[in-house]
Order: sequence, then C-alpha cells, then structure tokens
Amino acid sequence: MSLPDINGHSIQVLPKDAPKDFAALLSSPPRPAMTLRQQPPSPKLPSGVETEVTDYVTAKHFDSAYNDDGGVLTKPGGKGKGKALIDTPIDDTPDEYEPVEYARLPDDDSDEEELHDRLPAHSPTSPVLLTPASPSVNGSSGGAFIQPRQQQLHVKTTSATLSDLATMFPETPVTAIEDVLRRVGESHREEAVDALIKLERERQGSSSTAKSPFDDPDKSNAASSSSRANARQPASPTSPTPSSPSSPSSPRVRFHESTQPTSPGGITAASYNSAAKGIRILAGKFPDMDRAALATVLASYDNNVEEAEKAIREEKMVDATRPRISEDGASQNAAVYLAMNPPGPQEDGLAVLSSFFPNIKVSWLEGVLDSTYGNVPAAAQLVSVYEEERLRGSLPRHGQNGKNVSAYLANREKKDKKEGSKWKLWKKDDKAAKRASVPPPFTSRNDSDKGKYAPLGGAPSPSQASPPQAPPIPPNPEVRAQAIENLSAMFPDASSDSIGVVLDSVNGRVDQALEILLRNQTEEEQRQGTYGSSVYLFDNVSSRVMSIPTISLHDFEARRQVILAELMSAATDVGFFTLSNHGISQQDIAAAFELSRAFFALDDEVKAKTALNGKNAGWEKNTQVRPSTGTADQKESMQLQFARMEGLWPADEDVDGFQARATKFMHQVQELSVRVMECFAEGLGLSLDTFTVGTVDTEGAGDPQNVLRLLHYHSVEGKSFGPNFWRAGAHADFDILTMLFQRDGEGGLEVCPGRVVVDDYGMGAAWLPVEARSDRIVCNIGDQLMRWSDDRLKSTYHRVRLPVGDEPRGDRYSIAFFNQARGGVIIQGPGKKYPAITGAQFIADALARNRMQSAAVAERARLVDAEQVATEVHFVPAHLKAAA
Ligand SMILES: O=C(O)CCC(=O)C(=O)O
Ligand SMILES: [Fe+2]
Repeated sequence: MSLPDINGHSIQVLPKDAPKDFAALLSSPPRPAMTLRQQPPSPKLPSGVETEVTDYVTAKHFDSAYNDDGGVLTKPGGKGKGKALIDTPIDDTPDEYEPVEYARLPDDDSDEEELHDRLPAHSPTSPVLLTPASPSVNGSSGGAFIQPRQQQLHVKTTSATLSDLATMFPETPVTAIEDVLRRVGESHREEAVDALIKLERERQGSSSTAKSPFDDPDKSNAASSSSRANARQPASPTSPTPSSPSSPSSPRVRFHESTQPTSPGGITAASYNSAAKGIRILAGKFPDMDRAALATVLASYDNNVEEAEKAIREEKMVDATRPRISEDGASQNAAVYLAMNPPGPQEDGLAVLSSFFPNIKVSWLEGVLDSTYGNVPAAAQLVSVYEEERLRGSLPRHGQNGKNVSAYLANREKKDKKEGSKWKLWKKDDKAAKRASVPPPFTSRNDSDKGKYAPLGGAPSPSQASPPQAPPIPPNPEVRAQAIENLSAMFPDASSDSIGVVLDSVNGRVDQALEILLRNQTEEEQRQGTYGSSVYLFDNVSSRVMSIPTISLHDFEARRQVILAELMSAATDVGFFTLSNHGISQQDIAAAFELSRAFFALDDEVKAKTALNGKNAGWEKNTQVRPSTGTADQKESMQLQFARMEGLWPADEDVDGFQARATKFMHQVQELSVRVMECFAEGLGLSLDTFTVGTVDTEGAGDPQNVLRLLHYHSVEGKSFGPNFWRAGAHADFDILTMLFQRDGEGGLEVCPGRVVVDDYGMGAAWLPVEARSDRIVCNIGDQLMRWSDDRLKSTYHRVRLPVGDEPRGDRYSIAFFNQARGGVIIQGPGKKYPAITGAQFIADALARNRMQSAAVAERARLVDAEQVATEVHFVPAHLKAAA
C-alpha cells in the first residue's frame, strides 16, 4: 500500500535534515539559500561541545515588533506584558512536503480496527474567531515596525517530565532542569529530583555570593560530572558570549539562559512551562479551536488556564460561520503548534501526533512519524499537507483512527515479535541506525552537467560529506518522468537529462527543481544580457506558465471594457501587472523621486523630527521586520497620509515645499487608483464606487488609511549580507491596490504567485523578477481586495532582493501608494465567502497573523545553528537600541 501522489509529484522519504528544512519552510519560502545551501561548519565552536541556543535576542526582537500595535499579546484593557508562547497558522505550502511513502504499512489494518479505546472525542469543527485588540499601526505591506522596546518572548519546548520537574522546582531555570535530565537520562526521575535538590541548594547557598552555578556556565560545568562536557555554552573566546552583548562585533545571541540571572527576570520553570502546558490543557478542552487562538487567549490571561477557559466559554469565542480549509480544526495548526511545542523526550510522539489528527489512522501516522525519524513537528507538517490536499478533494479520506494509541502500539509490538520485527516501530535507539540509512546529501556537481545545472549553495561541507551513506531511495520512475516532461515544457533550453539531474538533486521535489532551473535561466539571461526581457511566472500548483502583463491605459474611456477585462484577468491570474500610458507624466514621477531623494539625504536627526508615529505615518529606518524573514528590511521609508499628519510633514527649511509637492503627487496617484479600482468593482459585480468609497478620503473625515510610502534602499556598495537579508522581505500587501513607481535599472523586485486563499501564508517556490522601468507603474492586489473579492483577485507575495553578481549596488528608490480600506468600512465579497469585517479589524487580524508567523521565525532561529543565526538575523539597530 502506498500513498497517492500529490499533484503528480514523486513521493519521497524526507531527508534527514528535515527538521531544519521544516522549520525554515514554516516561515519563509524555500529559497535555495535556505534550503539547499550546505551549512558551513562552525569552526568557532570547539569540537565536542554541544551548543544549544535556548533563548534569543531574536525572540525578544520579534516580541518588540509585536508590541507596537496593541496586538494579541496585550492583556485586554490593561498593559499586560507579552510573554506568551505564540502559535501560528499553518503555512500552506502544499508542494513543500509531500507525504512520505510509508514503507512499512501493514497490509491490513484489522488489528487497528479491533481496538476501540477512543481518543478524546473530536467533534466537527467550530472554528474560532480571533479578535485581537484594536490596531493602532500597520505597515500596509505585511510587516511590523519595531518599536525601541524590548520584552522577553520565550518560545520554548516542554515535556511531561520537564514540566513535572519544573513545577517542583519553580525557581530553577528550565535549562538547568533540562541539563540535569540530559545528564541522568530520561527515565531516571528520582535521580533528576535529587540532582535538582542539590543544585537548588547550591544555588541558594551561593546566592549570597556573586554567582550561582546557573549564572556561570563554566562553574556550573565544573561542578557537575564529566558528562557535562556537553555544556551548551561554547568555551571558545572567539565565539559569541553574552558577556559582551554590546560589542558591535559580537553577535548578540544569548546562548544559554543559565548565563542570565535566574531571578528576577530570569526564566523560571513556572513561566517556561505555563504557556505551553496551558495551551495543551486548553487544546484538550477545546479540541476544535485553533491553537493560535488558544495561545492568544491564554496569553491575554497571563497564562491562567482557568480564566482563559472561562473566557472562551463565556465569551463564546467560537464562531461557526468562519470557513476554513481544514474541517478538523486540530490539523490546521498542528504542525506549527508542534513546532513551537515539540513533545518532550518523555512523551510518546505517536500519541501526541494522534491527538492532533484524530481522524487519521494511527498506523498511517506512525509511518509518517517513522519517516521523519520520530520528529513529531515535521511529521505533523507532512500530515497537515496531506490533510489539506484531502480536504481540497484531491485525495481520498483516511479512516478515522479513534483508537487508543498505547493499545495500538502494544498490539503492534506483539505483532512485531511474531513476525520477526517486520513492523519494527521507530524507537529512539533506532535513530542512529536510521540516520545511517539516509540518502547522502545530493549534489549534482559531480554529474556530467557539472557547472551548468548545479544546485545552488556550493560544495558540501566536510562535515556533511563524511557520514556513512546508503544508496539513495530510487524515485518512482513514472512520476519522475512526468515531472521531467513538465519541467522540460517550461525550460525548452534545458535538456531533459540536465533537468533530471536537478530533479534528483532535490530528491524529486518539483518545486525546488523549478526554483533551481529558474535561477539558472535567470543567470544565463544575465550572462547574455537578455535578463528581464522575458518574464515567466510559474504557478507552482499547476505548473502553468504565467507572465506579468503590461496593460496600456491609452484611450481609457474608449477602451474601458477592454482594459477592465485585462485588469480582471491579470488580477485573477497573477495579482501583479504593470500599467503603461497611465497618464502620470515622466516629469511628475521624476519630481516625486527628487523629493524623496532630497528628504532621505537629510541627516537622520533631521528625519527623526518626523519619526514614525504608531499610525503608519512618518519616517523609519531599518525597523520593518518581515515575519517571513525575521530580519529588518535594509531600507528607510517615509509614510505620508492625507490626514493625521500633524507634525509629520518635513519642514520647508529642510526640504523646500515638501508637503505641497508630496500632496500633489499623492492626489495624482489617488486619481489613477480610482480608475483602476472602479474597474475591479465593476468586474466583480460590485457597485462602481465600492473601493473608492472604501478607501478614498482625502479630507480625512472617515479614518482614511491610504499611504504614500517613499522608499530608500541603502547602497550596499562594499557590503555583504547573510542569506536572510533583504531590501524588502517577502510579504503580501494588506491593502486593496498598490501602485509602485520604480526607476530604470533599479531592479530587485520579485513576485511569487500561487496563493490560494487570503488568510493563508502560502508561498510558492518560484520567484520572478519584475523589470524596473520608470515609465510603468507596477500594480498589485492586496489582501483586502483578495478578501473583498472572495479570493478571486490574488494578493501575491513579493520581495525586493539585494543586488547579486554584477548588478548595481548603489541606492535604490521606489515609491509605493497603498489604497487601503478606511477603518470603518465593511469588507465583504459578493459571494460572502468570508464574514463581513471592518477595515480596521482586517488590519488587526493581519497584524496578529504576522506576529504568529514571526514567532515561527523565532522558532526557526532557535533550531538553526547559532553561527547561522548570528549572521542571518539582524538585530535592533543601534539608534533604536539607544532609545530603548
Ligand atoms: O520597493 C519595491 O519595489 C517594493 C516595495 C513594497 O513591496 C512595499 O513597500 O510594500
Ligand atoms: Fe509590498
């Protein structure tokens, strides 16, 4: 028995680095830099020393980003601290993880069918309507601005034993408990308790002295047994240490919380555990509620489970009207939830997984878990993807499991014995053996196509070249052939052999192969000087070839119906298009850019006179963190509105006539926007002025939100960046319609189609460049219009990448105008696919989702190599730090 294919793609066993990939995929589109690049070894870490990053400046950093907008972490009506564990909606990337082949499914499930102890009942969905506190700021385009404020966010794991011990030793840092557990072994609870008592005594005894063993990792290590050689604090003087957090050259990663004061302010077990544990308790009581919502509610009640439960019941936070993809609420967020709260070493992974997927056979779950080497979050991701596909109707339904896992396992074990371990279960001990049988990390560099179709990311590092390697698992030849045929149609210049090489190099994952081929093609075009002359977009779901159309607005009135049809087609298909002959003169555009240049040329202190005000107006620099990347955009921007600009217009003595010049341009773009928005209204069968009334309010009477954003991306001359840095990280705009002005040759904007519904975070794998031309206006649909059109018009992810290769590395300027729904306007599509929502609430929800996604990024940071974090994550800039 094998699983049906998804989208005709090959079915593969997940590679052994799946957890890392999984975490990356949770939060960002699978770029080769993230997913394919071989990790460099960490030369600075002394060998034999296990380093673990348990708490991060990054996490704090994200938290500070959350809190600028009165979002979900704030206690209702109060100024409660954001310290919750955040959950996040599932990243809907159906192509990223295909279900694994369950190599060892039993031929029949009769044993399972005989088992009848039922897991907790799981009723049909009653999804939650999340209503975070009202927003006060937004970035219009899917990012949160950091405020110069730092709070602690703890994204943590927990386990039965750990939480148990943590409850017993509430003053002991959790990492110390983890350490002890690791030392004494997972199953020796008594010993652990003894050790902890001893440690606690020591700690208390030494509290009168300068430091406790927890405070000083070296001392702590010395005080414990030799097995503590695996201390998680790197000893190398060259490695980053918390003792020099302010040194500009040292990455400000905090390696181990035991190096932090334990109390007050230190992470005690109580705070460590309460969130994660609380969510689990609530999840048990409200199995149909999404975990993100539970986390939110719990956080708003300071992790008081009873109060949160009461609130959920009394406030009837369950709204059955909201549609969702997943029919069982549990599966939708299981993967992300579990990534944030992986089961502890003492917990039965299969039981945990089953509780999240009560509608799926345990045997099948077990197979998936097996394929991820017992990594529950990664397994959950695979299962979720499978579930999503099934619910979309493309896959058959799996039988309900409804079975008791332990009974199932006991039964299975018996059967194993009988059948000579034919169905041997995954056990922790098997891990090493399994690892050894993982296929080698592929590289096509040794293949005949060497150099031409090599996966990105360079040669494998020595550390990855050495592990014992078994032969790769052969892909299903039919599926492989079909995939090659599809890809060949898209890349007629590439031979099918070379496509095969690429496909194999990514274990048959078509989306990744697509990205590599695309990148190769782009590079080839760059070499030949034809880059940008052809723009292809590949819908990553259907593999259709798409392009970003250019729509000419000449003779607008006479040609209105033709233009309307073209606009609707472009917006339905790609969500991006460019406008030519749009009526705004080149002189006016050049003047707007000149105004922008003059403003950004001012000293920061001058610009800071009109700093961002919390209402999306004013100047910011290097503060917009995109949840998809976790790094701040490498840019500065000035947001201008029609109202609420008191004290925010740059003074005439700084930039002559700034307000008058900017306002003139804003009115021009607004007017053009109205024409386009009217077409969309008509095309959708709504009254002509729907979006005009919905957005335009140049007098500022009814909570207008439209924003002109002047953008200045810094010159990167002579600078180099880690792979996770962007001029603008991937995001979808929140608004109705964005109009973007670029300057000739200042490229970098890339678009990624493939989003299915407005409230997912799905990002495809193919990113295509948008040519930078000053005579064309780049337009894109934003989330509000996607929802207002019942998902007919697509709000597409886009990003601005840093220059590569020979591309110009100087400053880049662009100007974006966001037509955004007024605060009080009601957004609802003609087909009422989604409940009515106000413009303000829409932004509040979008910001809440951003925060959740950021939390997933934080978790990714927790999982990746510390060195990588240090190079990838951009911390709070100095000028903000000083203000903090
Ligand atoms: O500068 C660009 O090309 C894109 C800017 C953008 O997407 C945004 O600000 O939302
Ligand atoms: Fe944008």
